[in-house]
Formats: sequence, C-alpha cells, structure tokens
Amino acid sequence: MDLEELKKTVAREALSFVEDDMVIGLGTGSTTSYFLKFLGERIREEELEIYGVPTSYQSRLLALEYGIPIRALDEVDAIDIAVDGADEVDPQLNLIKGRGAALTMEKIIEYRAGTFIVLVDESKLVNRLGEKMPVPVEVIPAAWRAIAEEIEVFNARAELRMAAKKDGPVITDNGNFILDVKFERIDDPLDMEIELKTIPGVVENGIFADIADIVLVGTPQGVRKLER
Ligand SMILES: O=C(CO)[C@H](O)[C@H](O)COP(=O)(O)O
Repeated sequence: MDLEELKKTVAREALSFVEDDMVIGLGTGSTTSYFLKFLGERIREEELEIYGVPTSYQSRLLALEYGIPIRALDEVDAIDIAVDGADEVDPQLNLIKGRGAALTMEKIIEYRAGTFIVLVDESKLVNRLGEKMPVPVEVIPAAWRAIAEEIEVFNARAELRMAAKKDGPVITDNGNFILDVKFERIDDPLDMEIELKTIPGVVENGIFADIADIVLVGTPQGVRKLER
C-alpha cells in the first residue's frame, strides 16, 4: 500500500469517532486533508449538525471547499474532538508537529479538545522525539536571531525556515517566523517544551507532550490504535 493510501485509511478510521452535534478541531497537513474530505461527505450524506474549528488557513479553506460549517474558537463553548497529523510520535505518544507551520493554533485547539486524535503512518513512529525531525519553533520576527543563539545552550542548532514560493522566510498564519531546531537528543519532551516556551519572543513550539489521547497508525496490515 502506498503512503497516500495509508493516509486515506487512517483518515477514514478517524470518522468512527465522529458523532452528530460535535464541535471538531480541524488539523492541518496532508493526512488531515483526507479526513476533512471524508468528514464533509459524511456531514452531507447524514445531514449532521457538526461545526469545525480550523487550526490554519489551510484547514479553513478545505472546510469551505468540503462543506464543513466552521466556527472560530471564541464562538464555541467546547471542542469535543480534534483530529490532526504529526511529524513524530514517541512511545508515550508525545509528538513533534509543525512541519506545516500551523503549530500555534494546532496546540491551542488540540489542548482544549475532549479527545485529541492523531493520524500518522508508521514511518512517523520513533523511539525518541527529535530522532528524524527538527522541532519547529514559532518566534516573533524581530527576535529570531537572538532566540536562535539562545537555543544553542540546549545542544541544538536552529535554522530559519525559508519559503519555497516566496523570497525570504516562511511567514506563519500569525505573521511570525519559524525556527527549525535540530536537537542532539531530547531526553524529556515535557521539560524541553516548557524550556522553549519560557524564552521571550517564542510564541509556541512544536513539542506536544502529554496532549494526544489516541494515535491511529496506518500500516500495510491495517490501522493500529495507540492510547495513552
Ligand atoms: O503539524 C502539522 C502542520 O503544522 C501536520 O499535522 C504535520 O506536519 C503532519 O503533516 P502530514 O500529515 O502532511 O504528514
């Protein structure tokens, strides 16, 4: 089964958590895009009363395209479930997220969800966070260089993320820059998440420790469900 098929399979499986009258946090990325497509079809076919709370411009645009009614975070009382992808998942279900630069709204919404469901293929499973991927850190633009230097005390290298279809750096949905931070090793994800957050000028970082409730892993043999 190719990677796109694995993504579709986990995205379909996530529909089993969806019930009528739910408010659903809508994640960002290619795997979640399939979930949004299937969610839109299900809302139409079963005439469900569901609202989505987008975590990015990408999920907002896709929700509009697929006919998912949307609400802003300050228009809802609670979020029942949130569904999103991840870049790495460790055995305790700590995550690295933010390859799509949407980590700040993702964390705001997913932290508040009754159940946060993560969709990955098995290539995203690691023994220790940071094994393959850098940790994205959203920073206030004026502070990027100072923060990049300060991060070196953690035995890490920070690189300003550059845009692909624009000259200069990536600008997030919130108007900030992204530093991609490659660590030698991350021994304690929660501790590192907090350390990064306390640097003045850091808006948010892509370590999501102790937030995921369920991880659905796409494998050629089917979907594995990991629970915390
Ligand atoms: O954190 C994210 C965006 O900020 C994505 O959820 C994460 O990068 C996974 O994306 P994909 O499903 O395309 O691999």
